[in-house]
Amino acid sequence: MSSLALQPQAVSAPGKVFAAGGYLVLDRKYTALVFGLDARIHVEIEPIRTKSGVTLSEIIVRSPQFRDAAWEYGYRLTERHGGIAVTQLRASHTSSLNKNPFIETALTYALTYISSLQSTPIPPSSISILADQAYYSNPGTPLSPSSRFLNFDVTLPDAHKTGLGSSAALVTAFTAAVLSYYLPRDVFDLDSEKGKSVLHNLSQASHCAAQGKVGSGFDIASAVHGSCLYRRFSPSLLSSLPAPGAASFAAQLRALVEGDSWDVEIAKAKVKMPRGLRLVMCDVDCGSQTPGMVRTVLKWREQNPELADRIWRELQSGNEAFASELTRLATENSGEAGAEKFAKLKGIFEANRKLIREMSKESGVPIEPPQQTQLLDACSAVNGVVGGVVPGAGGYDAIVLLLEDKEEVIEDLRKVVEGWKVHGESEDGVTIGKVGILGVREDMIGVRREHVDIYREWIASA
Ligand SMILES: Nc1ncnc2c1ncn2[C@@H]1O[C@H](COP(=O)(O)OP(=O)(O)OP(=O)(O)O)[C@@H](O)[C@H]1O
Ligand SMILES: C[C@@](O)(CCOP(=O)(O)O)CC(=O)O
Repeated sequence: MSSLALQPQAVSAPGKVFAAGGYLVLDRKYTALVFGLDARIHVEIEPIRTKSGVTLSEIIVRSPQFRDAAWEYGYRLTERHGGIAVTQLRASHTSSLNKNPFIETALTYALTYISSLQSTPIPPSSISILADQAYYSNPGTPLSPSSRFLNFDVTLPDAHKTGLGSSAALVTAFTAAVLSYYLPRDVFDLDSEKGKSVLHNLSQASHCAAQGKVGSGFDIASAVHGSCLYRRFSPSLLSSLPAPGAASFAAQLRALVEGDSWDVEIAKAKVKMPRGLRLVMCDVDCGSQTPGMVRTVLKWREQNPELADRIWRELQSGNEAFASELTRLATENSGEAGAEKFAKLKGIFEANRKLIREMSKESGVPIEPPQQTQLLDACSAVNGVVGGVVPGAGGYDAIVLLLEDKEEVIEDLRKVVEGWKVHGESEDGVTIGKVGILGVREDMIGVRREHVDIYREWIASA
């Protein structure tokens, strides 16, 4: 591989909102409905710039919108087909290591996969990460009036995430950029179905490894494919993979990534947004979050199989009804207009929320806690709002709404959410604070190539 032949590449991947099927999707019997969002994470990769006479054999990764966000890695081929070992380098003897497990793991997996395909040495490179504002609620400032990306001027641990799946969008865009840069197009083509499948499998493997757990993987699926109906892969698929550096990691990773053992189902055609509707997400400031919600719900389900199975079954059919009503509205010309047109959808939202509240009450987990019920009811009563739910695992920190895509509807909604106060004392003592509308909406497109020029000001100033 000659570094002369390597051309800068850039890729972006979307964030997500998990609109239906939280908890259910952990079991392959059930599915989830996930929307990709127009908030994207971009990754640009180019040959490393060296001061004349100095040859660096490192891969440098920077996230220039944040303070102290640069990671330098050395890398080498290991023995016994253990793949590429990546070692973070210290900027100086005295500086402490500022780890980013998502970047380090994605780099290890991507370079290992590349090394399993070609035996030539991997040249150094420089990688930049740029994220849209909506991923963080910190206010940012533009570098120039035309800047798309903002300077957040905080460290990453101090950034306040809005829960749009930043790590999944990052791992997906990062993996895609690294593969596109080092592999010729006839070996890895992001625009082909085969390329997307390799990217999905490799990103799932490294994201799970970086998180230290195997979730359902809906966030990587939507980062690659955009909005979709999702059935998870069997978690056992990942359990026989050796650790990076262990004998035969490279060969087994390649076999896993390219193999046909993936039983994931991703149906893009089953999720549509009817013309005239859009999603709106609200971020809820909240003093307390409940850790271990997933573990508690699953334990309760195990101990109460009959009741849980009934709720799971009913919610699954409610979620299927939601997807098919969206598709019907998007594809049929029903002749109905206004509120009447969306009456069925409104009913589906109400029925599904009732089941989610039952799941909450029975398991003792605040999936749709009373504070969120009040907020969702108030938002759903706004003229033009079809309905809403707590996304993903639920809790106090966000809601997602489906509404008519009209400025006056958003304005009326803004009046309700701004200055929102929960009425009465809450039993659980959790007070929700400010509610804000996030600047995002659904987007059907998954991972895509980008023009490298859009990052110039950020890369030059890094
Ligand atoms: N712009 C960025 N640059 C570099 N690393 C980032 C960036 N954004 C996120 N990360 C990495 O991803 C981690 C956050 O991932 P995490 O899975 O905790 O949250 P999330 O994916 O945004 O949220 P959720 O899963 O709740 O939707 C950060 O700690 C950091 O390691
Ligand atoms: C509860 C669960 O089904 C959804 C979690 O979604 P989120 O992280 O809250 O967006 C877990 C999973 O699917 O991995």
